Amino acid sequence: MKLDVQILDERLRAQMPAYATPGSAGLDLRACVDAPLTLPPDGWQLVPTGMAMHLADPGFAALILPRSGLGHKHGIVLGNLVGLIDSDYQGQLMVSAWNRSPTAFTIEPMERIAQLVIVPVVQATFRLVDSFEATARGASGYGSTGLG
Ligand SMILES: O=c1ccn([C@H]2C[C@H](O)[C@@H](COP(=O)(O)OP(=O)(O)OP(=O)(O)O)O2)c(=O)[nH]1
Ligand SMILES: [Mg+2]
Repeated sequence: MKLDVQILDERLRAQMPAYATPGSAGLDLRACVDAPLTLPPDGWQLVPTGMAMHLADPGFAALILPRSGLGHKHGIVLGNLVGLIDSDYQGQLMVSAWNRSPTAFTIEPMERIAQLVIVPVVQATFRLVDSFEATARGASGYGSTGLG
């Protein structure tokens, strides 16, 4: 799909977020900070990505997700766990970077800190009903299957 994007930080122009391989699902987002940013253990900061996008179609959203390597090796995940970008949002994409590890971690300027995935969305309307058509599961959940 073609997506309207604005560059808000000129440094990004030479290193735009891109799919790393033909099969990549995520575009890596860069930390557009002016100086190295050290997150102490359990510290978090809102990090600008230097770009804005307008998905425009309510049939799409974007998700900001952690990068696996940073999350697993260094504990750098997201303060909001997942960032949800609405199709009508036009502001700068921001990453809530959270250091959940016991060790300080320094984010370098223009480092790839998170990834963005475009996903399809269905907006539902509610139809109010008094009962549902019966299913095998019904209201059972929370580990209810496979018992006995
Ligand atoms: O990690 C994130 C999460 C959100 N956003 C932007 C895009 C999104 O469309 C907007 C609002 O996000 P959300 O709806 O999750 O936050 P909210 O706390 O409900 O704010 P609002 O009242 O503005 O909807 O903030 C980001 O840039 N990064
Ligand atoms: Mg909201």
